[in-house]
Amino acid sequence: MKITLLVVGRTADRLYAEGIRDYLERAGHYVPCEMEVIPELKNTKSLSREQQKEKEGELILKAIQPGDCAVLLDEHGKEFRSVEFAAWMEKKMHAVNRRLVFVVGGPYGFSPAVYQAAQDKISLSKMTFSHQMVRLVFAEQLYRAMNILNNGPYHHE
Ligand SMILES: C[S@@+](CC[C@H](N)C(=O)[O-])C[C@H]1O[C@@H](n2cnc3c(N)ncnc32)[C@H](O)[C@@H]1O
Repeated sequence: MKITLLVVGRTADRLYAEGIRDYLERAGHYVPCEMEVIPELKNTKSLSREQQKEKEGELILKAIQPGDCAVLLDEHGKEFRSVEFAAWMEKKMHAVNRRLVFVVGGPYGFSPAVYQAAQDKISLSKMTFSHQMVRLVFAEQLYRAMNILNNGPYHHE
């Protein structure tokens, strides 16, 4: 199984980008990890928020392949403590053969079609993060989960 973090638009902040790369590389010692970037839409000023979500949604759905398990990162999703997320990951790693795809929405979130296509929704907090920052928070939690499952020293209860 492979883990994909699917995001809309490149990571604009160099410090975030470095952090994301670092945590995905560290998590990659335990399970193959990659970040897939859907190119940012052009001329978004001429689109309503709903239209932008629709268009981004079409690109997200195109990037999800048959056999993938798509999990949305969404502030209204299931909440976990880090050890619970690690246990959830362990189950997924046994159940999913192809890619476990964690999807971050665009600046205005997901279209209804993306919600319909997803298997699950996970929240990282009740608070809302920017679509840029959530990538870094998730990458750290993914590494933490992998470290917990492998009895590493990173996490302390
Ligand atoms: C700025 S938020 C979108 C906010 C809001 N849903 C909206 O309708 O405008 C952009 C994306 O970041 C991710 N995100 C933000 N906060 C999150 C959280 N607490 N947990 C998980 N994902 C989050 C989600 O993928 C969301 O679609």
